Parts: sequence; structure tokens; C-alpha cells
Amino acid sequence: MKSKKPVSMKQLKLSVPAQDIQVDKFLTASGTFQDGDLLLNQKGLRLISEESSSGLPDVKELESQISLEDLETIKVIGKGSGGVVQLVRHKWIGTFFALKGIQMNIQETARKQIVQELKINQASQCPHVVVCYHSFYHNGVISLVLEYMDRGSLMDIIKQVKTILEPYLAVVCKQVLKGLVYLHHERHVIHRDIKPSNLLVNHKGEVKITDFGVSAVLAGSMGQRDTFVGTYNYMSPERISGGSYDYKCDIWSLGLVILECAIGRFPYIPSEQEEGWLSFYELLEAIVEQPPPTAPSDQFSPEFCSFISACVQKDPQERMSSLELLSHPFIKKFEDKDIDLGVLVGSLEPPVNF
Ligand SMILES: Nc1ncnc2c1ncn2[C@@H]1O[C@H](COP(=O)(O)OP(=O)(O)OP(=O)(O)O)[C@@H](O)[C@H]1O
Repeated sequence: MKSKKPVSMKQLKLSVPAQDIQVDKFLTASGTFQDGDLLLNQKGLRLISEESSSGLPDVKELESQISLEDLETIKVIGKGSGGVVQLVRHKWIGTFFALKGIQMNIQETARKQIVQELKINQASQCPHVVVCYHSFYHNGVISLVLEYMDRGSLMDIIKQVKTILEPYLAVVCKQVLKGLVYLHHERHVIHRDIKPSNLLVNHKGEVKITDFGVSAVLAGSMGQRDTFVGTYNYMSPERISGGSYDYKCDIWSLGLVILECAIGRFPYIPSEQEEGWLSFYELLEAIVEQPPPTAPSDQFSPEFCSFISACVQKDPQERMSSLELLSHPFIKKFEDKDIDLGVLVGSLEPPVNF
């Protein structure tokens, strides 16, 4: 989408502010002069709606305004299998975004279809799903302009703290479950790639699911249900065995992620006391053939152990749904305890400093 061209200075007539109004009242942190819908900085002049009352820019407004030229790169903040994620700033409104690039070696028509489908998916309005403001296709790369989550992913957090205590995990789970209820019951989509690096956190302690739509669209658009480039670690047994699957595969993945955060290692990797490492094929075989992992009952509460086991049932029919899990005793246990995840993440180094 094209951005509006700045108006030339000759066309401008600016009225002088009244004496008793301070100029800094109009200056934004990025050095842009803002008065209502009018923005002025060294790049020129532009009209844009004010931010919504939530503090986040209005999605629809931004969707029609963002173009790649409007975004300046601050730094690379992450690398995935498909490409890099950069912290970028909108030159006009000063807002930070995460710009995720996905390199794709597929036919032009398929790429266009993917961008088209991503545009439909980006209409998410759930507070627990990362907003995708815009998607572009440029020079073989699909770029997504995402809401910036300034504390990175759950993976970044467990790298620093090793384990997360149950009260915080309950807060994380509740938010992820709300995101999954939205995806499963309102949007009727399976995420397919729930893993620590796809659960993002911000300084307010909000947890949001990202990459919604990306894995689903890629799988669908490439004519195979599981064209998969990421990790298989969190994939449910029914998907690994190539059978049919539904929303419950996301619940299996969530159970493994939460157990990993609690015990400080991927549940299928033997602990330090046990011998050996699993190869890729041994891991897949273990997921399909062995009994599911459990939380050690001597280290964790009965509610937590029961929550994990409700998620990692090998038979998807036996697994609880996202809606059912929201009222699980483990989630309920900490609901009135006023646990602030912002305090935990606030004590850690933000990934942008890594
Ligand atoms: N919206 C975002 N805000 C802040 N940081 C982000 C955002 N999206 C991604 N990141 C950072 O970039 C890292 C890489 O993300 P990305 O989604 O590219 O890859 P991945 O999930 O690790 O792997 P894969 O490409 O296999 O899905 C994340 O772990 C996170 O630290």
C-alpha cells in the first residue's frame, strides 16, 4: 500500500501557537511535532489519526498508512528458520514494531496467495495474539510488521532464569489459553507451531501468541498439510505419525512448553543424572511410542501435575480443550493472588540488549 506523500512546505500555512502554550507539549519522543492529526518532522508533514485510547496505534489506521519506506531499522532482535526479525521504528509516529522477514523459494503466484491470506489473518483483535499490522511481499521476502513485544519470547526468558515458578507459569498459561480459545473457537484455526519462541512477552507482563496464520497459511498454500521448516520437538504424536489432527495438537505443544519452563529442560531430553541424548529420529519415536512426560510430583503441586497431564495425553480425545483448561484448578489456584509477570520480566535483561 502506498503511503501518503508529504505535503510540500509551500502549501503550508502554520498558525503561531498562543504565547501561553509550551512547544514541548506538541513534541513526541521521536522529535516529531504533533498537534491532533498533524505530524511534522524533518521528513515533512503528514496527517494521521491520533493513537487509540488503548495506547496502541489503531490497527485499521496503521494498516492503510504503513509502508516499508516508513520504517527505519534499529537493530536485529532475532533469527528464525525463515529469516531475521528486526526492531524498526515508524518514522512518523515513532512507534516501534518488529519486522519479520520470511525468505521463500516458491513460485510468484504462491507467494502472492500467501500474502493475500496473511492479510486476512492479520485482522486479529485478541489481546493475547500478537497483532500483525501489515504484510508485504518484496524481492522474494515476505515481511510482516508485528506488534513489538519488548521482553522477547519465553525462550529468551528461560535462557536467563532456567526455570519459572508455578505462580508465574499459571499467569503465562492463562494468557496463552485465552489466545488459543480465540484462535480455536473464534477464528477456527489451528496454530500448529506453539513453542517457547512463539510465545512473546512485554514489560507489562502480557503474554501473546505470535506466528498465528504463518504456519497455517504456509502449510495450506504449499499443497501439503505439513510443509514444516521449524522444530518438531513440540509436535503432537498424531501429527508425527501423519494422522489427522485438530486444535488439540496445540494443547499438546502448550503442555510440553509449560513443563519445559518448570523443569528447565526439554521434557524428552534425559536429565543430567540419566545417560545419553536422543537423536532426531529417537525423539520422534519417543513422542509417538513412549508414555507422555509428567511433572515430578515431589517437586510440583498436584494441580500443576494434573494440568500438564491434561495437556499431554497421547490420545487427542483425552486432552482437554483450551476452554476447559481455562477453568483448570491450576489456573484458578493463582487467580486472586495478584501475580505480576511484569515484575519477573522487569528483573531480566531485555533481549534488545543481547
Ligand atoms: N513481535 C516480536 N517482538 C519482539 N521480538 C520478537 C517478535 N517476533 C520475534 N521476536 C524475536 O525474534 C526471535 C525469532 O523469531 P522468529 O519467529 O523469526 O523465529 P523462531 O520462532 O525462533 O523460529 P521459526 O522461524 O522456526 O518459527 C524470537 O525468539 C523473539 O526473540
